[in-house]
Amino acid sequence: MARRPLVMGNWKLNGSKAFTKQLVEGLKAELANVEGCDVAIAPPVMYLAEAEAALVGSKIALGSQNVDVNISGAFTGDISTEMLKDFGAKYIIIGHSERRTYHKESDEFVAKKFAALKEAGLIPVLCIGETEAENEAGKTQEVCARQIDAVLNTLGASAFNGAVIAYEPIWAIGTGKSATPAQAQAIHKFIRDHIAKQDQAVADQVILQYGGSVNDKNAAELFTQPDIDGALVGGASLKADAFSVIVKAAAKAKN
Ligand SMILES: O=C[C@H](O)COP(=O)(O)O
Repeated sequence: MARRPLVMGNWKLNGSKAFTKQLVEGLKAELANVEGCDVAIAPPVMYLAEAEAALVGSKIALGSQNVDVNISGAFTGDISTEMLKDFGAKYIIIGHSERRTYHKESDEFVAKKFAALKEAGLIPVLCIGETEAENEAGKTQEVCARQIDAVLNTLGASAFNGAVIAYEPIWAIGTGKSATPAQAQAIHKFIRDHIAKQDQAVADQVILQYGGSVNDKNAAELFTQPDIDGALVGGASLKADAFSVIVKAAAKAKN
């Protein structure tokens, strides 16, 4: 079935008020006439207001890099689904390897975030992926299956209706060493087949993004692969021209 590609920029811990305005203006100009690809940006939550204002009149969606499982209360430093909705955020990244590593987020905790997002009507962008050591030990499929199973076993396959999974091999993040299109396709197919074991229709529609050193040079070839439905882009999403090349490559390859 035809899936609409999604290219999302994860700005991580980068930016300022002025940078946000400037980058959004640049993206609006570059992407004004691009059809056939959904586009989202996830600035730091500090700058959601600037991004929301700058995005007025654009089809680029707003997102966030994280969310908490609680709606309100004594949870110092956390951000809720309702707060994100207040700023018009739609696509919410959860389970990024940087949060799993630096904030010790477990598969079970990430699954709770997934549930909170579904409950709130927001779109989870569930990041999964293996370390270099796990990759070398031949454990890539096992790790990806375990991270997906935390959601499948608690919420059921239907939770992936309208959801996004970003496969991000940790060894490829920020290293300039992207997975090859063939390597990424093989894991994407494994992920889709894994969900299909529970529900073929859900597996057919779930958006599977690749992330890890995607740039304006390697994006087009990655998007030729049938199970790569877009990209979660870090470093290259901080430049309007590079990010726009990636979006245009997805629109071209998938339409
Ligand atoms: O969320 C994005 C990924 O971590 C990829 O980052 P990168 O494109 O800088 O390698």
